Amino acid sequence: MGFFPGENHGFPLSVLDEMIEGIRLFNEQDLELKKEMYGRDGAKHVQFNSFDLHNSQAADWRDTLTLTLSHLDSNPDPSEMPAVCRRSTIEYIEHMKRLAETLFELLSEALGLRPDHLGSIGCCKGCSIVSHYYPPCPQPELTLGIRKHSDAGILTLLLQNHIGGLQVLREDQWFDVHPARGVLVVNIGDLLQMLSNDKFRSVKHRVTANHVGPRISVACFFSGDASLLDETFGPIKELISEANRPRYKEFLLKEYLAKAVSSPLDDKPPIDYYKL
Ligand SMILES: O=C(O)CCC(=O)C(=O)O
Ligand SMILES: [Fe+2]
Repeated sequence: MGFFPGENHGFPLSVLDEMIEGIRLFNEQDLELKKEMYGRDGAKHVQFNSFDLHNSQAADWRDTLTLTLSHLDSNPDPSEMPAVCRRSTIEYIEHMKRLAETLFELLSEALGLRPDHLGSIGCCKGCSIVSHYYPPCPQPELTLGIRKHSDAGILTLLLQNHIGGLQVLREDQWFDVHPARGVLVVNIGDLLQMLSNDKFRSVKHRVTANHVGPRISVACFFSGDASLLDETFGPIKELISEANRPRYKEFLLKEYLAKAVSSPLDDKPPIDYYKL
């Protein structure tokens, strides 16, 4: 997990502020308008729900609006997005695309690979914009905003408003990730952990419920696109040697993602099925 100061990379702070404001407006509008976006079978590109409410043991304290883009190069169809956050989301996605391309180059180099390596295997392709709205909670000690989990995809770029609550687990201790304006949190996901053969590690995190709110966050998940579903993934060959044996079995991306989508956050993470 790392931090990225937006301004140094030509990110107008207004893009981040407007993204958060759009999500606030969407969630605080009339219930009837929100209902139009309701869905939980993944069939729509835009879907509003309470995440894994129907397949988890306990409910988390939040609502979630998910926008799925099958390919980074194809712009979302604006007409499918809620009117109140349409313009801000389209602009936000443009910046996330560019940032992700740069980050994948840097991450490739950090692995000792050519800068275009992660891009060439499709890491920049496809993303989902998952926007959470955590209302104020009268009894935060009884629940969580989002339960302990690691992100299943390749990389997550996370924007949060000024209400804290995000925590990361390190050596069995929870640490607060304090929000700051213009800062994005970058999370390594389980898929990148497997691709890097454990050179990069995903991180367990959670969000506490708060008396104050709303807390708003926007997670941009990169996990490949539809063109990669039948591809075989596993530790990158160039990283494997006699001294550095593969730590994961190979798998089809579609099998992995199917497991990730169907398992509740508090269940066995799909990465565990592939450990050698
Ligand atoms: O709301 C947050 O800060 C974290 C959200 C998150 O962990 C997720 O969507 O996977
Ligand atoms: Fe997460």
